[in-house]
This record gives sequence, structure tokens and C-alpha cells, in this order.
Amino acid sequence: MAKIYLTDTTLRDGSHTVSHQFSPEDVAKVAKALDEAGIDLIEIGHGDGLTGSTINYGFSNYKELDVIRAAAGVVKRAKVTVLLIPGIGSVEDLEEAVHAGATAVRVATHVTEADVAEQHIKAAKKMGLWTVGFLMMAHMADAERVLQEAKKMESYGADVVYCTDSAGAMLPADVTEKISLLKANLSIPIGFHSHNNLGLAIANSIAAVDAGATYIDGSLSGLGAGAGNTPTDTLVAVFNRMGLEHGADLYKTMDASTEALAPVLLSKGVTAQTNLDALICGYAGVYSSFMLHARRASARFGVDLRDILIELGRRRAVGGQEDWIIEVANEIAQNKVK
Ligand SMILES: CC[C@H](O)CC(=O)C(=O)O
Ligand SMILES: [Mn+2]
Repeated sequence: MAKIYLTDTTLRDGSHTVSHQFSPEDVAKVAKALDEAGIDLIEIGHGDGLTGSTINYGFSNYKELDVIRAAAGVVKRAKVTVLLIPGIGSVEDLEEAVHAGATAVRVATHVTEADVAEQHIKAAKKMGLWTVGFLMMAHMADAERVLQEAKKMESYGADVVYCTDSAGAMLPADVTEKISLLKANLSIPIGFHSHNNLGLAIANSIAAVDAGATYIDGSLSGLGAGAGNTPTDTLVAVFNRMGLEHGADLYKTMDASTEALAPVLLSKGVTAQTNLDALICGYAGVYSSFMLHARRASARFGVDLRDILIELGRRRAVGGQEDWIIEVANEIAQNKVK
């Protein structure tokens, strides 16, 4: 089997769980531990990527360039990675991120909208960045369509293309079908990013590897939007058990979780996520990043969180429609939703 490259997204996808409040000091502490553990790419920043700190997605108290500088100051071998969603962040934002120390970027679009990444992927390559195309909400398109969009990202110059299970809604058979088709038809490596809303993140990551993916995502203790991501610590243990080649050290990855991340979380009053709430994200096929907003809307309008998420799934809401969550909660409160 080919070597597996691990991307840890504790400090980016995990930011959703702390309302995007990882400070430069927090980032330095956790990024250093991840780097020493042998993780290949360490993704940092606001949960919604560059310039995500807005009223729509939630403000961070910290400047994103300070956060990037903090990671770049301690990371010796991993790629300091940022997420760029065209339309939220721009090519200019990416240039600033590179000056602050970013060496890799994941350009993310909805699974059917790779076209909007052309300018950003090409610009990232010109900047000399390791450039990943990241197709989000992959459960919403069939395998042929995912391939069509992935081919576009490949043609723009992406070094890797990801099938991203943003809603944690995919089953192992879906993963096998999609990754196998990508593997058979693309010349660049394939990646897989999973959410654990149906408790399948590890199983789906294994299915992805078996089908030919060589870039796999995780986060320490599974910290991430919704039920969280594939736990990097568990993933490393599983990959070891499978005899796969990768660069991470199991004990050091576990220590990054318990000795670096856990005290940071404790200082913010975060101990664990309520997975049963997040289960509904996967059940309903709803964007994992909606959880934080849906919880707030649930408290504000006094309606069941599950009802909000299921209704958003029925309406096929996607990222960028966070304002719809409030509208849906309000409509449920007024008995306007059947
Ligand atoms: C809002 C961006 C999103 O969190 C990116 C991601 O990790 C995903 O789609 O799963
Ligand atoms: Mn994610």
C-alpha cells in the first residue's frame, strides 16, 4: 500500500467547537506538538477559512495573520496550511497568509462548484504553495459528478483533490464508490476528510484508503464541527494496526491531544461535544458547521435543535446559508413548518 499523508485540522475545523477562539498561544502550543508528532499538514485558522471572521460565520477575537505567524514560528517540518473558500477569502488574503508563513492551501468549494476555484488554485500554484482542491458536501453529488468536478481542480493545477464528507452523511460503500472512481481517472493523489456524525469517520477513512486515497484528515480527539472529525490519535493507532506507512508517531500524537490540546480546551470551558445532537447532522445530511448556529437558534427561539437540523436538511441548505438557520428556527417557533 502507498504511504499515507496525514492532515490534522484540530486548529481549523476544531475552531468551530470553540467559536473560532484559538489564540496565537493556543495555536503555537498545539501546532508544535502536532509537528513533533510527525503530522504532514497542520491546518489552522478560522473554521470557515481565511477571512471567515465575519458576522455570518462568527467573529474571532484574534487576527488570522497572528495565528498563522504563531504556527509558522514553531512548525519545523509540517506544511502550515490554510483553508480558502473562494468568495469568503480572496487571492489577496492568501498572499497575506503566505507572507505570514503559510506553505499550503486547501481551496474549498461546494462539490458541484469547482469552477469557482480556478483562479484561486492557479494563483496558489504561482505562489509556490502545496495546493489542495477540497470538494465539500460530497454526499450531495453522485460519483460521476464528483469526478467531473475533481477533474476540473486537477486541470487548474491542484496537487491533491479531496472528497469531503462535510455532513458526516456518507456510508463506507459511498466512500468506496467515489474514491475508486477518482483513483481510476485522476493522475493526482486523492484525499478524504470525514465527519463522525454517524459514527463512521474511522470506517470511512479505512474505506477511502482501501479505495486508493493517500491523504487522510483527522483532528486531535476528533475535535471538529458537528460530531467532530476522524480522531487523528485513533486514526494513527488504526493505521498502525493495518500496517500502513505514514509519518506519525502514535504516542506523540496521543500526547498532542492530552498534553497540548486538552489544557487549551479546558481553559475555554470545553470538555466534550454532544455527539447525539451531531448525529442528526449526519442523519439529515446537514453541514456540520451549522451545529453551533443551530444550537444558538434553538436556545433563542425555544425550539428543538433536532427539528431545526432536520428541516435544514429537507431544504438542502449548504454552507453560506447560515442566516437561514435563524429563519428556520423562527418558522418552527411560529408553527409555520409542518
Ligand atoms: C465551512 C468550511 C468547512 O468547515 C470545511 C470543512 O471542513 C468541511 O466542509 O467539512
Ligand atoms: Mn470539515
